[in-house]
This record gives sequence, C-alpha cells and structure tokens, in this order.
Amino acid sequence: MARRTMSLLPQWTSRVFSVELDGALHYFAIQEKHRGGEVPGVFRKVRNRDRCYSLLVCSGDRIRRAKFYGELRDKLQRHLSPGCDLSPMSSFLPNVKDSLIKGYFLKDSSESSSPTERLLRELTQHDPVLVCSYLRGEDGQLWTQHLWPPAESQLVEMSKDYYVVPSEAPEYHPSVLNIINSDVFYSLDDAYEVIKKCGDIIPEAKSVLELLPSRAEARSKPDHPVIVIEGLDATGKTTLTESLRDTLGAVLLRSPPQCLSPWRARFDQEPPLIRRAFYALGNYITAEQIGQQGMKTPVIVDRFWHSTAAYAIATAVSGPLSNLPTEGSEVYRWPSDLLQPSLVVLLTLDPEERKRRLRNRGLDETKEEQELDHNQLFRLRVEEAYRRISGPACITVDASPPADQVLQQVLLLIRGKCHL
Ligand SMILES: Nc1ncnc2c1ncn2[C@@H]1O[C@H](COP(=O)(O)OP(=O)(O)OP(=O)(O)O)[C@@H](O)[C@H]1O
Ligand SMILES: Nc1ccn([C@H]2C[C@H](O)[C@@H](COP(=O)(O)O)O2)c(=O)n1
Repeated sequence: MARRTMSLLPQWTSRVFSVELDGALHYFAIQEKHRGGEVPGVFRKVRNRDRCYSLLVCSGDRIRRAKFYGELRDKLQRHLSPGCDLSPMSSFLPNVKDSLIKGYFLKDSSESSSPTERLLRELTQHDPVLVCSYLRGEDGQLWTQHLWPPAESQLVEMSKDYYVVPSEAPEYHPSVLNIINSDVFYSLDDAYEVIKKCGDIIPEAKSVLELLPSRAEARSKPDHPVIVIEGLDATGKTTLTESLRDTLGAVLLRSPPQCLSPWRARFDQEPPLIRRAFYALGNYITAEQIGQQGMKTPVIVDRFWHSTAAYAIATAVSGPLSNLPTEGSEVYRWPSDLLQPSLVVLLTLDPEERKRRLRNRGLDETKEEQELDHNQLFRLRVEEAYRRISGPACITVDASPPADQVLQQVLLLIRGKCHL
C-alpha cells in the first residue's frame, strides 16, 4: 500500500468510487486480488485507445479543498484538449459520515496523451490532488487502478495492482454523508467558524461577521406570532408577505436580511461550504431582528431556514427524489439555537404557472433559480426537502388561486394556529 495514498485517501481499499455519467451514478471498488466479476459500468464504453484517470481533492483544510474543487474543474476545462470528457466523481466509505472526497473522472480520447499528462503532472506537483490512472488488462476485461504518475508510485512502493470491480449502490447517496456542516449548518457556531476561516481569502467575510448578534444575548420567545412564508421563486411570497403585513399590521422581514445585500453576490460565487454558511448566518441575523420586532407586533418573514436547508440539500444530492436523505433523517432537523417560527407556510405552484409568472415579472433569476427552470428533478428535490424539514414543519398552501384568495387561505391558517 502506498504511503502517500494511505495518508491522502484513508482506508483506500475499503472505499467505493462513484462517477456521475449521463445523470446516473456508477459505482466501483478496488481489491488486491481479482476474484472475477464484471467490468464496472463506467469502463464499459471506454475504447482501447482512451486513457482514464481519477483526480481526487484530498488534502488541505476543508475551505481550501472546497475552493480548489471548483478551481480544478475550471482549470481542467480550460486546458484539456478536445476529446477529453470530465465527469464528477467521488470516493467514500459506505454509510460513514464525513468520508466523502470529491473529484473528477477524466476520459482522454484525444490523439496524444502528452498534453493531458503534462497538465496532470503539474497538478500533482502543485495542488492538493491525488491522481490515479486506470489500465485495461490484455484480455480487455480486467481494469486496474494505479497511483499516477507511475514513477512516483514506484517511489512509494506502490507495487500491487488494484483490480477495479463493480460495487453496489450504497444505502445512502454519497453526498448525504457530508451534508451536515458542509452544506447545512445546525448552529451559529458551525456556520461562524466557516466564514471566520475564510477571512484570509475573502476580505468581505469580516464585515459579515461584524453584523452577527452577540452570542451572549439570549433572547426570550417573542410575544407575538412569527409567520414564515416559503416557496420557490415566483410562487407569490413577496405578494403574500406584503399583504399579510398590511392586513395584520405586522413587520415584514427577510432572510437573508437587507444588511447582507452588499455581500450576497460575492458569496453566491463561492463553493457550497462557504455560500451555505453565509445564508445560515443570514438566518441568525434575521432571527435577532425577529426577536426585537416580535416583542411589539406580529412578524412576517420572507424565506428563513427552510429555504437555506432545502436548496442546500437539493443541490448536494443529484438525481431522483429517492436519492434524498429519507424522511425523519437528522439532516432535516431544525437548529436547536435558531428561533422557531409559530407557523411556516410553503407556497406551491404548478411549474407551468410558475414559469408564466416568472416571464411576466421579467426580473433576473439567480443561477440557482435558472437551474430550477431547466431541471425538473432539482425543483422536485427542493420542494420535497421543504416538506421533510421538521421542528417546525411547513404547511403547504396551493398558490395558484388569485392573490386575494391565497391571502384569505393563509389568514385562516394563521388565525387557527396563532390565535390572531
Ligand atoms: N396569486 C397570484 N396569482 C397570479 N399572479 C400572482 C399571484 N401572486 C403573485 N403573482 C405574480 O407573480 C409574480 C411573482 O410573484 P412574487 O414576486 O410575489 O413571487 P416571489 O415568490 O416573491 O418571487 P421571488 O422569490 O423570486 O422574489 C409577480 O408578477 C406577481 O404579481
Ligand atoms: N434564507 C435563505 C434565502 C435564500 N437562500 C438561497 C436559496 C436560493 O439559492 C436563493 C433564493 O433566493 P431568492 O432568489 O428568492 O432571493 O437564495 C437561502 O439559502 N436561504
């Protein structure tokens, strides 16, 4: 076993590797002895002259790994020759939390191996990336995995061949293993820690931290009801929250709060770890504002923690709804240190009507909202994640009737639940 590999990829031979090809995940494992079996799906369509590599981002602290994962894709896309295909890849210990390591699978069908090898060599010398190559055996059936470049693997005693064999789909989608504290944060301290560590590379992080409430100020529950309105883009949240504010004489707040607006676009460019921590902190700032206003009047909130968690989970996990963490999973639990609203309403809308409203409104969509339009599965995952969040769970309201009817429907719910 290679020393460098062991330190970079702990439990190397117990790991499963997954490659996302044409929207489906293909799994394989490695073993020291070949015990027969089929060729893993990902290698079945590889032609004789194609060369395959895996690139796993597996050293440095988690902020550096998260940043480098995105940079690596950009670098590869910029420099690889035509004829090279890149697919998202990961390696994980089945059902072991926090064991996921992300990377890319590279199939090189270009004429010459030299440009790709030059680029890979440079990466292994300067960047926190572990490269393996895959070789086809003479009978065309067996594939082996080797640490790359070969010269280095000799130096680190990598004498064995690791045979590549198909592996079954694990019980949990690999991305689910790392959701907690990488995509969804369950305490102010955990999100704070990420943004604080970004201070060196993102100067704006310091300004964001300055806006946070002092942790010493533990607030008591607001005297008045706190009603959160959730839903995908253009489901009518702004229209409804403004009407509720006027009808109930309430205060209207938003998450992320207005004071974070100058930095939102900056953090939207960052990888999920940093971007989601930013939105998580936004909820704590809004919670502080709710605590103050809720002592005086009812409070209406346009998006809150349900949005932060639902979008994060639905983005981290690809594919059909069955890939989401199962209902009741700890991933859907409400953070114990975050103010709990009295009522959370989820507005739902038929996708065609939502698109019609988006077109009529004519405003720019965020990148994630564009994704909602193009990717029906993503939209379904976000809505399902909303529904699975508990403590408090959301109550779904059909937002397709005219605005005044939606308002009446929600007022009924509020009167029933919040005694207003
Ligand atoms: N019940 C309704 N029936 C018909 N049109 C509506 C209704 N509610 C809102 N609209 C219209 O749909 C569009 C989107 O509504 P709105 O801006 O309130 O959605 P939103 O959920 O706040 O969107 P975003 O999250 O992007 O801010 C607007 O043009 C609005 O006038
Ligand atoms: N509390 C919040 C509010 C928003 N987000 C993220 C989720 C989407 O990417 C995007 C939607 O916001 P909008 O376009 O409606 O302003 O912002 C979040 O994570 N948490």
